[in-house]
Amino acid sequence: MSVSSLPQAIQSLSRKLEKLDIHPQGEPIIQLSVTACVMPMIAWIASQPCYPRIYWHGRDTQEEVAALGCCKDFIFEDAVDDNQLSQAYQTQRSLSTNQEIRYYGGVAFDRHTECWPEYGRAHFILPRVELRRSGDEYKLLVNLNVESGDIEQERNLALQALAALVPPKPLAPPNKIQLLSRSDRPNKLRWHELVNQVTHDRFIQDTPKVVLSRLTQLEVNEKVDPWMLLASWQGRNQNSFQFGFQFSPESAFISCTPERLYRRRQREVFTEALAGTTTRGLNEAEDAMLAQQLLDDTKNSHENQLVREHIVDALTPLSNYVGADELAKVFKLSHIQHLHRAIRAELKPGVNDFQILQALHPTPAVGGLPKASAINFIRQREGYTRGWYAGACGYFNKYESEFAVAIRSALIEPGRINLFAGAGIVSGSEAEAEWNELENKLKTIMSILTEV
Ligand SMILES: C=C(O[C@@H]1C=C(C(=O)O)C=C[C@H]1O)C(=O)O
Ligand SMILES: [Mg+2]
Repeated sequence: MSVSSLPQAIQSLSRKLEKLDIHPQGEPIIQLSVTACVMPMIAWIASQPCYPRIYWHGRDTQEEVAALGCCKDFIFEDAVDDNQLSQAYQTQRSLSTNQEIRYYGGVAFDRHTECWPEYGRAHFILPRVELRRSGDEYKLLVNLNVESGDIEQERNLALQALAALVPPKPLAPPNKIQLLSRSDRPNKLRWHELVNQVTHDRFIQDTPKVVLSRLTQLEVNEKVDPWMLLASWQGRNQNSFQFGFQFSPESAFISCTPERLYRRRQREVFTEALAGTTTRGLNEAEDAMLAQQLLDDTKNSHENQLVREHIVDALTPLSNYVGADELAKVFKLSHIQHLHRAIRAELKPGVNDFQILQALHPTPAVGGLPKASAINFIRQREGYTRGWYAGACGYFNKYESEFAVAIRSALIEPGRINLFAGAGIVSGSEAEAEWNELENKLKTIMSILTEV
C-alpha cells in the first residue's frame, strides 16, 4: 500500500466517509481508517485547534497515538460506585465488534474523594480522530457514533473534524522557566510528622506500608507548553510510558512514568512490582555499586516484596495462572533506579478489564497495605487532592488494553506547574531520606524546567 501525505490521507478518509453506507440496524460505533505518513506525533497534537487532545506512548511497545476530539465519552465527576463503572464499561464493549475501537482515559487515584473537575474520578473517551503509529506504519482513523440514529449529522461532524486538521508546527525546546516561588504540601516539617506516624510501632503493625506523597507547586509568570515539556521528558526516559491528557486550553496532565499497571492481550496479563529507589551513579562503577546496594537493602526489598505479594494475591481469584519473579532486577531511569519484579497472569475466561482495574488499582506501589487503611490515612492526612496523580491512565478495547500508573506526572495550569512525588513508607523508613527520595523523583522534570 502506498504511503500518502497527511493531506492526502485526510482527503481519502473523507471520501470513504462520504461513501460510507451506514445501516440503522448495524453496529452503532463505526471506525474508518487509511494509511498515513511519518508524523511527529506530539508536535502534531500540540498544533491542532480542538480538544480533548490525548497522547499515548506505551512502554516496550512500538506504539504511539495522538487522539483528538470526542466521538463519545463517559465521565464520572461525582461519586462513582464500582457497579456503575462496571456497567458503563460493559455497555461500551457491547457497541462494536471492531477490534481497533479504543477508549482512552483515566481513573483517579482515589475515586471515592473529590477530584480535579475536568478530569473526573473516571473519564474515558472514544476520540473523533486518531493518528496511530505501530512501528513504521502510520494510520489515520475516524470514529462515528450513530447510537442516536442521526447518521447524517454524525457523518458531518466527522467530516468537519477531518477538515479542521492542520499541519504540525515544530516544537521549540522549552524555555527555562523563571521560578517565582515554590511550595510543598505537605511541607518538610509536616512530612517528618507523617512519616513518624506511619513508622510508629503500633501503626505499622497493622499497616505495613503507606505511600505518602507531596504536591510541589511552582509559580511561573510565563506560559508553559505542556506538549513541549512532554516531548523533552520523553527524550530523557525512553523506557517509560509517556502520555498527556488535555481537555481544555487551561489545563493539561502529562506523565513520563516507568510503571505499568497492566497490559492485557486477550487473556494474558503482564504487570509488575516497581518499588524501591536509589539514585544513579556518576560513573559506571558507582552506578553498579548503587544498584547492588539497592538489591541488597532490606527496606527497599520490603517495599517491593509487599507490592509483589499483593498483586499476586489480587490476581489469583481472577486467574488460572499467576507467576512472579522471585528475584528483583534493577530498572534504570535517567536520575534514579528502582527494584522491579515482573508478574504474568492468565485470566479465567470472561474476566474483564474493569475487574482487573478494580483488583489492582491502586497497588501498594502508590497506595499501601492493607489498601483500605493506607488510603484512609492518605485521605485524612496528606493534605491535598491527588486527582489523577498515581491514578490509572491508558486505554482499553475488547482484545487488548494497557494502563500505566500516573506517577512522575505534572498538572500544567496557567502560571502554575503542579508536580507530584511519593515514596513508600515502611518499617525502617527515615523521614529525611524519604524526603530526599521525593526530590530525586523530581530531578528529571526539574532539570528540563530549570537547567540551562
Ligand atoms: C509514588 C511514586 O513512586 C512509587 C514509589 C517508589 C518508592 O518509594 O521507592 C518507587 C516507585 C513507585 O512505586 C512516585 O514516583 O510518585
Ligand atoms: Mg522508596
